[in-house]
Amino acid sequence: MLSQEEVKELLHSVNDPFLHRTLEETGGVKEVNIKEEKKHVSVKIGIGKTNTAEQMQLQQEIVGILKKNGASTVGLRFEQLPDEVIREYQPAAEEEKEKSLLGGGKHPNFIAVSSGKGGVGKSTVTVNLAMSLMRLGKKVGIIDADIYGFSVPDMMGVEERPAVRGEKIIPVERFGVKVISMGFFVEDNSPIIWRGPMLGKMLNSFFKEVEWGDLDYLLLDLPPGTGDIAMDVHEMLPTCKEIIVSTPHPTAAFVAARAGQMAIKTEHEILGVVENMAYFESKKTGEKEYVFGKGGGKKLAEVLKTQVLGHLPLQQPYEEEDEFAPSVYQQDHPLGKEYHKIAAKVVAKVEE
Ligand SMILES: Nc1ncnc2c1ncn2[C@@H]1O[C@H](COP(=O)(O)OP(=O)(O)OP(=O)(O)O)[C@@H](O)[C@H]1O
Repeated sequence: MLSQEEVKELLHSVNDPFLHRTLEETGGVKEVNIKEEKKHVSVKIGIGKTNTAEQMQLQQEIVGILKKNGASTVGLRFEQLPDEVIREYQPAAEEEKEKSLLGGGKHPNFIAVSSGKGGVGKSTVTVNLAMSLMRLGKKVGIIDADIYGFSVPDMMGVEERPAVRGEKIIPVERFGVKVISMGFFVEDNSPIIWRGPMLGKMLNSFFKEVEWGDLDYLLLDLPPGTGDIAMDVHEMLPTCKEIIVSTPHPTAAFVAARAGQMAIKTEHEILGVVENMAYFESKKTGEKEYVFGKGGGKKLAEVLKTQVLGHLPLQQPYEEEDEFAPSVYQQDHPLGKEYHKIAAKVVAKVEE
C-alpha cells in the first residue's frame, strides 16, 4: 500500500490547470491521509480556481494516478490556494495561455472596445483609435467581431477580402492598419442567431490562423452589451484591457456601466471611458450645444473607478472627398487631434 510520502511524490508532478505549475511548485498537495486496511487514500488539493470543468478533469487525473498505484478508493477535496500564491503565478500563466493562442511570437496588447448598447460609435472609435496608435508609431491590428453589424471594413473603405497563404489568412491592410472582420467570412444574410455560437470559434481562429506578424496593439470591436460573447473574450484573453464607449446621456452611461461591471468582475483593467457625441460645436459661433445631455461619461468613469479618456463632438455628415474613408479622420482634423490625445493616454497607461 502507498505511503503518505509516496502519494505526495506521485501528485507533485501533476499540473495546476490554472497556474500551469506543478502542485509541487504551488504547494498544492495540502493533506494526505491513508487508511491501510481499506486501501483508502484521501487528499486535499489546493488549486488556482475551484469548481470549474478543469477541476473535474484534474479530479479524474488524480483518482486515476492513485488507483493505478494501489489505492482502492480515493477521497478528494479541493480548496482555493492562498491569494499570495495565486498572485505569484497567475500573471505568467495568463501570458502563457494567450501566447499559445497566438502560436508563440510576440504578444500584442489587447484592447477590447465595448459599449452597453449599439449605435454609440464603438466601431468609429475603434477605427480612429487604431489610426492614431499607428501614427504614434505602433503596429496595430483590428478584429471586427461585432456580429450585429460588421462596420469596420466599410468605415475604412476596405473592399478586398483577405488573402490566404498556405494555412494562414493574411489580414487586409488599410492605411497601415491590419484588419480582420467577421464579415469577411460570413454570408451577408446569415442570421445573427447563427453567428452567435460561431463567434467563439471564429475568434479562436482569428488568433491562431491569421498571420498578424509583430503587432503592438490588437483592438477588438466587440458586440454591444454584456452577453456571452464578451464573456468568451474575457476567458480567452485574460490580459485584455478595455475601453468603454458611451454617449453623454446619463441613462446611456448607466447601460454602459453594466458592460464595465463585467470587465471589473473578470478583473480586466478598464483603461477609460470615451464619451462620443458629447456636444455639437457651431461652426459659426463656436458655441457648444449638449444635444444628448451632459455628464454621462464622467458619471460612468466614476462608477467604474476609471478616467474619461476623451470627449468626441458630434460630426456633421462628411463633406469633402479625399484619400481617407468617410469615418477615418485625418491627423489635422479636429477629431483626428482628439483621437491623438486619447491614443497617447492609452499608450501611457498600457506601456507605463
Ligand atoms: N461623433 C459622431 N458624430 C456623428 N455621427 C457619429 C459619431 N460617432 C459615430 N457616428 C455615426 O453613428 C453611427 C453608428 O456608429 P458606429 O457604427 O461606430 O457605432 P457602434 O456603436 O459600433 O454601432 P453598432 O454596435 O451598431 O455597430 C455611424 O453611422 C457613425 O458614422
